[in-house]
Amino acid sequence: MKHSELIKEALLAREKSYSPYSGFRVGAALLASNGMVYQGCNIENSSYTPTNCAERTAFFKAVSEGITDFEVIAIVGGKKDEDLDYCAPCGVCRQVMMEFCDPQKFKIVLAKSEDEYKEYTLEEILPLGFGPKNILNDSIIRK
Ligand SMILES: O=c1ccn([C@H]2C[C@H](O)[C@@H](CO)O2)c(=O)[nH]1
Ligand SMILES: [Zn+2]
Repeated sequence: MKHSELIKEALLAREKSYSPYSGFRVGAALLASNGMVYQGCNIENSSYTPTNCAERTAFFKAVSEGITDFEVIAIVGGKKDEDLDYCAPCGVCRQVMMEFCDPQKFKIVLAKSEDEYKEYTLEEILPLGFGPKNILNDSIIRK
């Protein structure tokens, strides 16, 4: 799948953003290894702390459907539809990515539009990351 197609899905996901408090609308589209795409938007809350980012919404939708192998996530965010800036995932979302993705292989695409984007590996945006490999023995099979 082309980055432009995944960005288009992230832009569609952004339209669902529930963000009455910040007005900062974020959309993500997560491509799984089986070809499925999981969209996510940020979901805010009047009590603020329960807020969920777009990236984690996409991951948790997929994992809750039994999907745990991923290739790339596209992210778009900003207050104004016509003037999006690059929106990098927060630390909590980077840590969730670390749980399921190979930091040297998984890609994060930050986009302003379908043809204006920057691409990183998870390792680039989360150096020295802590993950399952630090805890699980080889003998434990992660399901
Ligand atoms: O990468 C990001 C950064 C922020 N947000 C959300 C959280 C909150 O709803 C709003 C402002 O932080 O944007 C995301 O969903 N993803
Ligand atoms: Zn986040």
